[in-house]
Amino acid sequence: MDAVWILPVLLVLPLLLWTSSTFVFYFKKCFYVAYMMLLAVIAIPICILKSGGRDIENMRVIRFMVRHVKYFLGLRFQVSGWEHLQTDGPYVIISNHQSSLDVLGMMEVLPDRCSTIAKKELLWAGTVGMICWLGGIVFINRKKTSDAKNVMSDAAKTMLADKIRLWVFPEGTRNQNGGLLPFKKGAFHLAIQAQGLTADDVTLLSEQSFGIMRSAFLEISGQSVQSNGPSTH
Ligand SMILES: CCCCCCCCCCCCCC(=O)SCCNC(=O)CCNC(=O)[C@H](O)C(C)(C)COP(=O)(O)OP(=O)(O)OC[C@H]1O[C@@H](n2cnc3c(N)ncnc32)[C@H](O)[C@@H]1OP(=O)(O)O
Ligand SMILES: CCCCCCCC/C=C\CCCCCCCC(=O)OC[C@@H](O)COP(=O)(O)O
Repeated sequence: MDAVWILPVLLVLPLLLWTSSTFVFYFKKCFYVAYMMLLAVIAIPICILKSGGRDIENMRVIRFMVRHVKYFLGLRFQVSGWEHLQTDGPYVIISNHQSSLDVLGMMEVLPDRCSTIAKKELLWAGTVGMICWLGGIVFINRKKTSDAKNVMSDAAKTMLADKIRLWVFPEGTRNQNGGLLPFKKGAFHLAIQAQGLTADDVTLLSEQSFGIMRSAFLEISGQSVQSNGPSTH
């Protein structure tokens, strides 16, 4: 008798999924968060058993665990230029940042021995926070620039010493307003330290990278007019 309320739910849920794209959007959003949390629950003991704790090699486990999530959300990726990441040694990857779904794109192409820079608040995101820590993600306090710069300088040293690659979102935050936000400088300071350039090269490197990413962004956006939000209300 107690289970009688389940019947309307079972009937209404498919109806809403069928008729309302807004509902589909929020349903997928909740599913995404819950499923990533669950995947992290599975990944945590695997990483601990495999590496004994925080280790960049755990990113392989995370990458493997996350790669199928796109199918549940109806997403597909078209990858080009992947071969350029297949070089030895450390390097910095930069990408634009529109939503938390960018993690799926990241895991699609993430090279070995590559981790990322993330805001420290992510550490407290339950099991996802824990798996981020185990994967060697570098956490920065965006409200304290001097702390963030120190953490990134240490990360640059580790990059060189341990031949690690880092993925940075140089906009520093998610941006769904079209185009790119001005780049923060941290990624380029990392790159110059890893490549033996000087601080004088930061501005030029940043401007050139911005130009290249902006034109690629506009080209790709021209091909796809889909937004990240619900398509109709
Ligand atoms: C199984 C389940 C799996 C789940 C998987 C989950 C995966 C999760 C993935 C999670 C993904 C989560 C993704 C996320 O969480 S994205 C959010 C966090 N990420 C970032 O913020 C990264 C980008 N931010 C930066 O790089 C910023 O530059 C920082 C934060 C460092 C400072 O920002 P700030 O706001 O202060 O601005 P500014 O850049 O203008 O800098 C100001 C000045 O400082 C100088 N300066 C800067 N840096 C350095 C340096 N290193 N050495 C020496 N100097 C440095 C700089 O030249 C400038 O000086 P000047 O040139 O004007 O004279
Ligand atoms: C018990 C605690 C519950 C906390 C719930 C946390 C929910 C997060 C869990 C799963 C989400 C899926 C994993 C994706 C992680 C992507 C993180 C992300 O995209 O962070 C945003 C950050 O780049 C920029 O932040 P802001 O745009 O500046 O803000």
